This record gives sequence, structure tokens and C-alpha cells, in this order.
Amino acid sequence: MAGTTRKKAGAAKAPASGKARKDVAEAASPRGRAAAKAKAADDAAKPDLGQVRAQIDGIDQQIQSLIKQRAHWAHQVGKAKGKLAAAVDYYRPEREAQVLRKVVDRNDGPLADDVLVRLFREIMSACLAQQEPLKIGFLGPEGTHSQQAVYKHFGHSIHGLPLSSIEEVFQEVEAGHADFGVVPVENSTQGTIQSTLDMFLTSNLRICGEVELRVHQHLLSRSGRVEDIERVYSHPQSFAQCKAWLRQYLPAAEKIAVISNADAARRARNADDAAAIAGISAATVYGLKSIAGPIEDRPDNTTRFLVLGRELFPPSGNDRTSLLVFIKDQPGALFHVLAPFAKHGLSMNRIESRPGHTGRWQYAFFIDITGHAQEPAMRLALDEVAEFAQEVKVLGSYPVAIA
Ligand SMILES: O=C(O)C(=O)C[C@]1(C(=O)O)C=C[C@@H](O)C=C1
Repeated sequence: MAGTTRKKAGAAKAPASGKARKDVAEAASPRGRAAAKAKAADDAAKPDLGQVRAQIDGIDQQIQSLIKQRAHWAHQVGKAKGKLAAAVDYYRPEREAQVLRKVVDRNDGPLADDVLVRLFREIMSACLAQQEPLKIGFLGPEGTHSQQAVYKHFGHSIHGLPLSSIEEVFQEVEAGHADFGVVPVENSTQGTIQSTLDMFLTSNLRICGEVELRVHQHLLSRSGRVEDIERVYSHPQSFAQCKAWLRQYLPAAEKIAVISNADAARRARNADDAAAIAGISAATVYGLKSIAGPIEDRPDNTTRFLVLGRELFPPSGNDRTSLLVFIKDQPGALFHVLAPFAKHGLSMNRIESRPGHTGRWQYAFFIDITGHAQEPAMRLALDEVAEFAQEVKVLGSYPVAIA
């Protein structure tokens, strides 16, 4: 003990090292004095932490009281709608879109539009759940991008129903076991999800919303070590989105296609030499580590999802209409089907043809047009299209995706 003390005292008396002498000289220089002055000014301008937190406490109190008032009025809206059979009858996608667009219009920072939209969605979600949480079917299991799309569109105050296929999502909404369903329809890298489009050929469900989700893929495994990996599981769409990365970093690994990315994560959880390509949320759900990510080849990789329901909703002011058109087998048929939209000043966003299941070489066209089916220009255009088409089905008119 004494030895230690002596040593410390000795060290204190020791002549300054070369570095210490340099520091002292630097501090005494004009530059050093200016820096010290700037630091003192900085310290003086620093707000008092206690005072700042007191401000935040006061604001939180106001926010909470306003949320309470909002919940009260949302409940009153529910009452104004009269006694309805179920939560699904209180849901108004067009009104939610209008509320969120006002949030974006009012926003002048510092938080980004998508952050504020997320917060307000959660508030609306909680307000609606006062009646009863909505039941939303999606392509499961837990941890899929479809589940993220559900939360992005409906908030977290819902009851999610993970289902095993896109077909089952349609069936559960049709049967009334789910109020709405969320299914992927196209990816910016990989294009259309044909199985979703084909379901509309026989289903009577309506599209009542769309969700756009930036999709980030990760390579997940139990150990988190790339050198352990001999097999990779994923959905074929995700493999396609990460083709270049896999070619460069895991050229020899076996690629095994499975029904969903979450299913891939579940399989990777059970083996040391297996990995899954999935969203990072699957890592939390299945207890995996991220080896690398994001690993998608295109940084703007986005998936568009459709919200399926059983009825059509009124216009929100900025809508899209999805049509299914069966054309007659005659010259210029497609031209005659498309011309009315141009004539009435309506933009076509997308057209996709699929075998129509009505006969050999008969085609069905999936067409997206900007506008709502109840708006005058669209009504005129649809009347004219009906004259040339074999059949026109309005799959839905719904608010354009927000943030
Ligand atoms: O305005 C309504 O119709 C409401 O029911 C209120 C509210 C909201 O919280 O703003 C809640 C649920 C609806 O989906 C839309 C909006």
C-alpha cells in the first residue's frame, strides 16, 4: 500500500513529459486560448438538462390529454355511425387517408413525413380498436414482410392472422374470418406476383387499399458466421432480389426455395450450416443473428401490397382504380379498351395481361388508373370501355399509398 502511495507521489513530481510540455505550450498559444474561450461559451449556452426534461414532461402531459380527447371523439364518431355489427363496419380507409395527408401537408420538420404518418396511424389504430380490433389476414408466419405491411397500414392495435398462402388470405376474408387481408402484388425488382393477380379471376373480393414497403433483406443464421453456411433458404422472390450478392459471397451454397421468408428463418433456426434470407424482424422472432444486410441488389427495392376487403369505399381525393378487363377477340380490341381513359384525361399506371381462364388464348387485362370509379370522368370512361370489352370488373378504388 505504502509502496503504491510513494510511487504515485513520485509520478506527480516527475518532470513533464515531452507531450505534456507541448500541451501546456499549445494551451498558452493564441489558438489554444481561442479554443478554451469557445469551449467556455459552449458550456454557458448548454441548456440545463433538468429544465429541458421539465419542458418535455409538460408537453407529454398535453399530448396525453389530447390523445384522450381524440379517443373520446373517435368513439363519438363510432356512435354517430349508429349501431354497427362489427369493427370492420367502423373502418373508413378514405377518411384515414385524408387525416394522414393533412399530417403530411402540415409537416415542416424536424421529423420526416413517414415518421409522423406512422405515429398518427398508431393513434387512429388505437382509436378504432376501442370498438374492437380489426382482424387482418396476411401471408405468415410471424416476421414476414407482409406482416410489416399490415402494421404499416393498420397500425399495431389489430389482431393479425398469419396464414399459410395467398390463396388462404383470400379465402379467410371471403369467409368473414378476417375483416381484411394484405397480399403482395408486385416488387420493383422482380415484377408481378402472378398468384395474387390470378386470384382476382375467380374471387369477388375488392381492393380497398395499397401499401408500399421498402424491403431490406438480411442473411440470417444461428451462429452469425458466413463460413458455416452450406444451405440458404428463402422465398423465390427474395432469392431473385439478392442474386448478385449470393453469386459474389455464397456461390457454392445450396439455394432452397420455401413458401415464405419466415418459413426460411424457422428452418435456419434448426441447423448450424443453414441460413435464411429474410427481413431483420425475422431475426428477432426466430432468434437468429444477421450475417450481412441489407443484401438486396437494388437499394430502392420496394414491394407493393394490396388490402383486400369485401366492399368498395367512397373517394378520398387521391385514389387509384384497379380493373380487370376481359377483351373480345377482335382487331383493335385492346386499343378500344384503353382509348376512353386517355380521352377523359385519366392516367394509366399499369397494365398486365394474364391468361383469362375463359378459353384458350383469351386474355384478361389488369389495369390501374388514377382516379376513383365514382368520379364523373372515370364513370364516363368505364361506360365506354364496357361497350368494347367482354367484361369489366372494378376490383377496387382506393387511396394511393401514403408515405
Ligand atoms: O372518422 C371516422 O370515421 C372514424 O371512425 C375515426 C377514425 C379516426 O381515428 O380518425 C377511426 C377509424 C376510421 O377508420 C377512420 C377514422
